[in-house]
Amino acid sequence: MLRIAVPNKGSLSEAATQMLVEAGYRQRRAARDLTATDTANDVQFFYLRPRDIATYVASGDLDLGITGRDLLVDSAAEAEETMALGFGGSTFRYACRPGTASTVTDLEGKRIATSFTGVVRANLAANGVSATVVHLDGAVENAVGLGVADAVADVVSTGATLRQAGLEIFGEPLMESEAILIRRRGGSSNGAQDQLLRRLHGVMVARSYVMLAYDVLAEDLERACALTPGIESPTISPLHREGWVAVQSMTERAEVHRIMDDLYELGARGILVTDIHACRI
Ligand SMILES: Nc1ncnc2c1ncn2[C@@H]1O[C@H](COP(=O)(O)OP(=O)(O)OP(=O)(O)O)[C@@H](O)[C@H]1O
Ligand SMILES: O=P(O)(O)OC[C@H]1O[C@H](OP(=O)(O)OP(=O)(O)O)[C@H](O)[C@@H]1O
Ligand SMILES: [Mg+2]
Repeated sequence: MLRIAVPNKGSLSEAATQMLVEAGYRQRRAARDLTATDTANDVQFFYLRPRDIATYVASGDLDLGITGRDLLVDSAAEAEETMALGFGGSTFRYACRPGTASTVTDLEGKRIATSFTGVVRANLAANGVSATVVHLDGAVENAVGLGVADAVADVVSTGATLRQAGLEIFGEPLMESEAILIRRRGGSSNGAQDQLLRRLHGVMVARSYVMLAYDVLAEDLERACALTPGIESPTISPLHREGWVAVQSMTERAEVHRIMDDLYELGARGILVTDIHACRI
């Protein structure tokens, strides 16, 4: 049975579970359940703190896990990213009181509070900066106001928490993160793992593409297909109406309205967009 680690709480938890449901897996019924067994797919899910997931996967006790890229890097565990999952995006930034620092080199000799000591130490070392890293479990934005640190390094999503604490971002981002699928470093993949990867990939494609269908004059078909090349190739079917054809093509969701306008301009009619619920590409 394939054994998968899933975040039990925090920012990644709900979206990770939702993605697995969309990929056809049974998930836990209650937020307190520690495991869920999907016998139909021969997979068992273990709900763990996202920060611990890389450790379980690196030890080989679990085959795959969903966690944040920043948490994987911070853990320095013997696990590797196999696939970015397209949710839980964040950036990791330094922040301080306005005007007290503008680049990482201004941190020389200062105290930096963070929950991600691995990420911060590596960044300071890469920049040749010697500073004291103060480890805190969370709510690190309070550390400057309370006098425990001169600056913080933390996950930033909207930036609202930093603003509330009277802090300002400075310097380059330490890293960009999102939810990722991880496996043991150097571990070989097998059929069951590949199937789960294909399913998750199918969810991501289904989320970012729509199915576009329209009718167009046969003489305009080449120009229409140039606008809607699809992933493999558009499907063309004859229409009962002489001189017209119907086209079906997968199209990027973010582009679809612009493409519909262009198709209409070109003379296409009956332009329809439908959601894709699942796919294997
Ligand atoms: N707005 C956000 N705040 C915090 N973490 C976020 C946010 N958006 C995405 N993440 C990602 O979630 C992961 C942090 O997971 P964690 O379980 O610590 O979430 P959390 O929301 O901080 O929960 P907790 O309340 O337990 O601290 C990191 O990979 C981080 O990049
Ligand atoms: O940029 P924002 O949208 O404000 O989000 C970022 C904040 O959210 C997280 O805190 P969380 O709520 O997880 O609390 P924690 O610090 O105790 O983990 C993170 O550590 C930042 O503080
Ligand atoms: Mg947190």
